[in-house]
Amino acid sequence: MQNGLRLKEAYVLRLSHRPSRDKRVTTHVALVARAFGAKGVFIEGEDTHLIDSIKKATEVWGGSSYFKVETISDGKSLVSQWRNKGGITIHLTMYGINVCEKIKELSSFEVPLLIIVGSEKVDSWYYHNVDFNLAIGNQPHSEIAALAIFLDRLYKGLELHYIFEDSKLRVIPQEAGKKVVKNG
Ligand SMILES: C[S@@+](CC[C@H](N)C(=O)[O-])C[C@H]1O[C@@H](n2cnc3c(N)ncnc32)[C@H](O)[C@@H]1O
Repeated sequence: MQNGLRLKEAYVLRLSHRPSRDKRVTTHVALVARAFGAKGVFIEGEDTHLIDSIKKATEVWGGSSYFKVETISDGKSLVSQWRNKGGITIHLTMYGINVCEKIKELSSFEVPLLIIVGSEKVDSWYYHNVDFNLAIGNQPHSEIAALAIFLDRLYKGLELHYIFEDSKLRVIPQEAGKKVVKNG
């Protein structure tokens, strides 16, 4: 992987995307997934505009060669297939077990992880058919925050040093102001 960092293979499943209401939040779920080291995002629902805008971001800022973005019609089938193939499924929910208690066990898995976040009320099926129901604290907050903290715990902060080598633009960090250069 980029700049020698090899992160554990993780994908995100965003449940029940409603184009009329969730466009911004689902976009942020996808951007967080990409920026914090996940390999792709599956979005349950239809929204070609959303897919195009996420793909545009990966073309400019990197990841288009490997970051997968696709819509799916049924999250439950994806979860079942994932588990049948030996992958691990993790549902982020305020009702689950605190992430701190499980992160060591999760870090030991060598198989692809599927991290599931909801939007509206999550169907009870998920609570009984995933490998882990994990809480980022037991207070209600946001799928964006939950995903960011989970990925940061999983990758122990290494994802913040990740360089997207196929990006068109690159930020040169500044104490003040903004500097962006073209790559290549
Ligand atoms: C705005 S919440 C709505 C949750 C909904 N009320 C329910 O009962 O399923 C949307 C998503 O954020 C995530 N989330 C919110 N708070 C969380 C927490 N404390 N820990 C883990 N995930 C959380 C979950 O994935 C949840 O499905």
